[in-house]
Formats: sequence, C-alpha cells, structure tokens
Amino acid sequence: MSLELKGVRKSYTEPDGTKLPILDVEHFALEKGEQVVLVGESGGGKTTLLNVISGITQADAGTIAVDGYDLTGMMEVKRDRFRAERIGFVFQTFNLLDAFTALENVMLGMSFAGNTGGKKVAQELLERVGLGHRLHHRPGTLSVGEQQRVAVARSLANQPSLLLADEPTANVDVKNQELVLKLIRDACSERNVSLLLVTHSLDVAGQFERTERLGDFNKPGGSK
Ligand SMILES: Nc1ncnc2c1ncn2[C@@H]1O[C@H](COP(=O)(O)OP(=O)(O)OP(=O)(O)O)[C@@H](O)[C@H]1O
Repeated sequence: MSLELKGVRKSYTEPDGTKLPILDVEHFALEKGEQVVLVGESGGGKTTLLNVISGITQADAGTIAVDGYDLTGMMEVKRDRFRAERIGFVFQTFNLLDAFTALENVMLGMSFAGNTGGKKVAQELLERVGLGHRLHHRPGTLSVGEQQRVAVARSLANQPSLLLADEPTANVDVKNQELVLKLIRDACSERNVSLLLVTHSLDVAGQFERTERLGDFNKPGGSK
C-alpha cells in the first residue's frame, strides 16, 4: 500500500472557539502506482486532506501511513525528512521561489531531502518537461504553463513514491492543462509513483480510472 489513512480527523477552531469539523476519514488507501482523482464540493476539505497527508497541517487523530510507515508515530525531524523524501507536491499556485532560476527551484527541494547529486538530475527533469531551454529563467520570466511544468519537475526531483497534486491545472490555459496533466500522469506511470490529484474539472476527472468523491468517505461531525 502506498498510502493508507485510518480514523483521520481534523477540525479547525473558529474565532469564537467553536470546532469546525472538516475531516473524519475512517479509511482511505492508494495502491502502489495507482492514480486517483479526488473530487468534491467546494469547501469540503480536499485541500485540507492533502495538507494533512503532506504534513502542512497536523491531523487531530488517526494514522497516515506512506509505504507502510506511520507518519503520525514518527518524531518531527524524522517525519519531515521522510515526507520530503517520499512525497511530492504540485500546487495550484505553483509555489516557486521568485529569486531563483528554474534549475535552482528544482535543486532546492532536492537538497532539503538530502539529495546532493542535484544539478544533472534537475536538468534532466526540466528537459523531461520540455524546459531544457529555460533552465536559467526565473519564474517571473516564464509563461504560466512553463511555471507549472517547473513545479512538476520539482515535485519529482526526490523520486517520491507518492505525488499529491492540488488543482494543478486550474491556473493554466486549456492547451497547457492537457500538457501538464499528461506530464504528471506519464511521469508517475514511468516511475511507479502513486498519484492523488484534486480537481474541479470533469474533463480531467473523466480521464482517470478511479475517481473518489470526498463526501463518500469523509463524514465530518459524524463521530463527534
Ligand atoms: N486554517 C483554517 N482555519 C479555519 N477554517 C479553515 C482553515 N482552512 C480551511 N478552512 C475551512 O475548511 C473548509 C475546507 O477547506 P478546503 O480548502 O480543504 O476545501 P476544498 O475542498 O479544498 O475547497 P475548494 O474546492 O473550494 O478548494 C472550508 O470551509 C474552509 O473555509
């Protein structure tokens, strides 16, 4: 199993102190190499779910296992490193660092995970996403579609076993949407990376064999 969530709960606390339950997932799992699209209503908690898996947000309860290792049972330093090594992330807004070139953006994530063989691998990844001629451009001098392709290259730099993609095609034009989606899916297939991708697009969702509606397995407030 590439990813397995059991009993994962997350609430936010509103300014007046009341709890706002967002996640209550009894069980959710991805097989190794599986590609799953996640759909659901706006505000339902899709981003929160990805953030809890990636560790951007701390879950209140439950276990989150990646490649059979329970992240919630690890010490913080080990957990951060494990995540950096095993989980790649593509965001809707790319999250590239403006002061650095495309090549440096890809390399920076690699050094964080202790991957020092950097430059050649980063260059190959950028070539793989069609940006071999843009290695030394900063994000502000790249087109939007090119920026998302840099982000895709960066997400794969540590050879993750799981890729989380949150609306990766929402901010790129139609032509680039197909390109970015194909790049993500092909790269995951080639490397046997599991993919969990959030989208609002029915076009995108329709291309996946497995589509999950968050509301079908997430029952916030049900176990209060
Ligand atoms: N830090 C926070 N504090 C309080 N409430 C939050 C916080 N982050 C998110 N929320 C609320 O949690 C709910 C779930 O948000 P989330 O972004 O996970 O939904 P989503 O399914 O990704 O939505 P969308 O499809 O619109 O992007 C929303 O109602 C949001 O307002």
